[in-house]
Amino acid sequence: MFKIQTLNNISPLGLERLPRGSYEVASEIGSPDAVLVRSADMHKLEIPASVKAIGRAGAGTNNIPVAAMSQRGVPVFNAPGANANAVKELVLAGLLMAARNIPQALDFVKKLDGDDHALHKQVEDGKKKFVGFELPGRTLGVIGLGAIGVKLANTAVELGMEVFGYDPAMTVQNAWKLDSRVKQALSVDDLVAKSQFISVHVPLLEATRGLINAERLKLMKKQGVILNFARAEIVDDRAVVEALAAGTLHAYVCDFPSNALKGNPRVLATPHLGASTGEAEDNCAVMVAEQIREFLEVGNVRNSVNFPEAVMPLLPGKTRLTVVNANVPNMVGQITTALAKHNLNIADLLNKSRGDIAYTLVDIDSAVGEAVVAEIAAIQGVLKLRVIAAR
Ligand SMILES: NC(=O)c1ccc[n+]([C@@H]2O[C@H](COP(=O)([O-])OP(=O)(O)OC[C@H]3O[C@@H](n4cnc5c(N)ncnc54)[C@H](O)[C@@H]3O)[C@@H](O)[C@H]2O)c1
Ligand SMILES: O=C(O)[C@H](O)COP(=O)(O)O
Repeated sequence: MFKIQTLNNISPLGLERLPRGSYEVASEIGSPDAVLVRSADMHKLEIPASVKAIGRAGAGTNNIPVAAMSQRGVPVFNAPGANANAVKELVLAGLLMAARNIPQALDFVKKLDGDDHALHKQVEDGKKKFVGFELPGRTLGVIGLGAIGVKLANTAVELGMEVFGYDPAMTVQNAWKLDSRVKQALSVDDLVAKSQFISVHVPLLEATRGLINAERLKLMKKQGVILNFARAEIVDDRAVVEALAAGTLHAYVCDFPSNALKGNPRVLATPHLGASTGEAEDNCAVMVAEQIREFLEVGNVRNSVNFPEAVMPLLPGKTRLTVVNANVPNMVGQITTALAKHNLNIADLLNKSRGDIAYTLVDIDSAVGEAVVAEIAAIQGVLKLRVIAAR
């Protein structure tokens, strides 16, 4: 029986992928094998030694101590692209709200008073305060052309916008999906200088913290709009508030309210709603639950943010060893030598690496005794070892 601890509400559709006969799932559970999480901050949590994997039912993993988990030989999985459409739609809503002054207009309507005749008069007199602008011909700069950025850039092109994109590490798959009408910016500064709307879709990393700051805001076209549905720390709130006060920025649309932004009439903030649709919650939970299940039951790794992709079919009757080790020379040699010493025949072997981590799957024709397991576990550089019994 595998034990799964949930740190946030995870869609039942995803939890159903962990069959009750072999999985116990609860928010409070002793010695969990894996943790399922959304945005709960795990940095200050004590993560039990029993944890073999962490599944993020979403995209961003900045709430998870990924580097520390790598050192412990624990993969962190996420659900790439599973909530991208939900975020794209909310960004488009933000773009339109800013262009047409919709929140201010709705607020005006709420305050209307009098009989219908008086209301109509106030409407016709007042509407001139909310004159907006249309999107065709306007420029949008998308920083980060990943799952969300590509979808947004393509839709904006369809809406008639001139779209610039910047991403120094775009994947080939995303490059294939990007509309050829999206123009390449040469740098963040180049993109900022060209764009009236700027939308950030990068992960929170040291390199992206404060990506939109006072200096960059000065490069922007006058009356621009910043959209931030990535992470609060990527945009400097205080610099934004100053640019709004100076009238150089028209609006800041974001998913991350803060005290600095609160009450500012030019800030449109939603409460971290980017991925909050039934569809996205289901997609993320299903994807990550399936990945965790496959890792726990077979040792395969799909969509990990710190482990290499490692997928090898496990044939009936074979015992599988999964070994996480430092990515240094002679690890596979030492593992196979130990197996040979115990007269164990290797049926199949896969060794993959990513950065400092290497991951080896070894399928053996027979059962594996405790002595050889202890011998492999004692090899310097082995971080984690599991035996998956033959079925
Ligand atoms: N508001 C929400 O609810 C919500 C929902 C989903 C994702 N997010 C956030 O959005 C981020 C992006 O999500 P995604 O699914 O598109 O991720 P993704 O991994 O598919 O795409 C991120 C892209 O950013 C690029 N990138 C990294 N550093 C960069 C830099 N310095 N400059 C330019 N590009 C850079 C990467 O190469 C990658 O292509 C997530 O990491 C998460 O923080 C927020
Ligand atoms: O990175 C993400 O996927 C989003 O920020 C969504 O977070 P949530 O799962 O807490 O809604």
